[in-house]
Amino acid sequence: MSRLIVEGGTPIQGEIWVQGAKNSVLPILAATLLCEGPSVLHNCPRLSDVDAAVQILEYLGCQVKRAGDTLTVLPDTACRYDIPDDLMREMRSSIVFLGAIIARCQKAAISYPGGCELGPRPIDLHLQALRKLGTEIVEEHGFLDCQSHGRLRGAKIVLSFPSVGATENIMLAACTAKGTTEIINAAREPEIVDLADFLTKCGAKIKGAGEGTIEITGVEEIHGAEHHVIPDRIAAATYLSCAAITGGDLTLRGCSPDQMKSVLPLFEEAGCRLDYEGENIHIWGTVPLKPLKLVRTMPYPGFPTDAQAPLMAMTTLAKGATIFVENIFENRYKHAYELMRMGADIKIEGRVAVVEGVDALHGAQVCATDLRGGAALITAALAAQGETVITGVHHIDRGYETIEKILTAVGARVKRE
Ligand SMILES: CC(=O)N[C@H]1[C@@H](OP(=O)(O)OP(=O)(O)OC[C@H]2O[C@@H](n3ccc(=O)[nH]c3=O)[C@H](O)[C@@H]2O)O[C@H](CO)[C@@H](O)[C@@H]1O
Ligand SMILES: C=C(OP(=O)(O)O)C(=O)O
Repeated sequence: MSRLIVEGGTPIQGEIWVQGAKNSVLPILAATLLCEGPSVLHNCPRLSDVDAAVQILEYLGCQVKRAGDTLTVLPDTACRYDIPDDLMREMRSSIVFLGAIIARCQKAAISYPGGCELGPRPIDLHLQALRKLGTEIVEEHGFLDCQSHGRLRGAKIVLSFPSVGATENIMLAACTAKGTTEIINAAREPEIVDLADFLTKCGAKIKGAGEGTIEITGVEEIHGAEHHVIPDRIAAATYLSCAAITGGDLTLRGCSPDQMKSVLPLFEEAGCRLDYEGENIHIWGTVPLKPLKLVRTMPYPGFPTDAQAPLMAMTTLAKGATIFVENIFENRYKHAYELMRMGADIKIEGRVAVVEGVDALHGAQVCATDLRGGAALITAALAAQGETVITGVHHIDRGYETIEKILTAVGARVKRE
């Protein structure tokens, strides 16, 4: 089991190329399963979640080749329709293979997905939608036995919550269904738009991605395509938090400021100076930071829950109190208890956390209990006095490409043991 050793107190200085978005590449890899012919995906980050998606594709009979950040997927015509339990448990996104497998094989046999433990993460919206599209699903002892008896049929699906994963699963299932599917109250995240862009290049007919209603007109088959995955807005927000808390001077290259409109103003509110030029963001941190009035996580275009933890770490050293309200997941403050070991002053009451800035954090032994919580510990450790030892690094490796190398290249003192 590896651990990260962080020696705090050095401002982040230099430039970072932002990796491709984990939450885009995973559903796009699932989409390649639907394609007749190869797909070539650029800007694929090296992450354990991407490795898990590749393993699922290979298990299902596809050939996958990596060259640098490019993955080429060649689907197999034979139709394996199950995913072993250990691969399903590797990550949450394994569930988006369900829509693609049913569309391709007209049946599927899988178990429940894994992923970060952030409170209950049911898949009821996914299953209700797939049933509406004509799938019979028997749920027994954590396993799902699915049959569609022929091509799926388009339907009108009203989501009670704009679930990202459910929207993706419906899009994947509906592309080759008979007739038209309408998703009402669809998720509007940039990753949904990226998936729609890829599928459209493959010949799918999708209107409205990025809006509350998505319309998909089923086609008989789709072909492969070449696609460049969008930049990871959460990794970008994390590196901005690292620069802000250390009073650094950082340029992020290859990012999409347009997709970060709910996040970037918070760094300005904290007293940082930001400059944008095309796909670059430059941040100058000024310590001590100012507190933020209120950070409320919401579905896109609201503030993303995935950026809550790194921004919370940033506010632990602000001059005053910041209030966080976590509206997406019931239990997404585990990192706060680890930050407290480093001297942070945080009070939690249900969905609300109040962070009272302290003058200094100190190094400690802490454990990453989930992906973004781990990123928060690194953020705090970079500004803490002394050495922080972070365990649970496998969570961080799910979503951040060689984080210790990236941070070392901009002056941080981080090593992996
Ligand atoms: C791989 C991926 O893209 N993960 C992202 C995706 O997760 P994921 O797709 O799992 O998130 P959802 O948008 O589905 O979940 C949001 C909320 O809806 C609830 N819900 C969801 C589905 C369902 O069938 N029933 C139900 O009740 C969840 O428990 C949660 O409270 O969006 C989340 C919200 O932006 C992000 O934090 C995750 O990083
Ligand atoms: C929660 C996350 O991922 P997942 O949905 O895969 O657990 C995340 O990316 O922060």
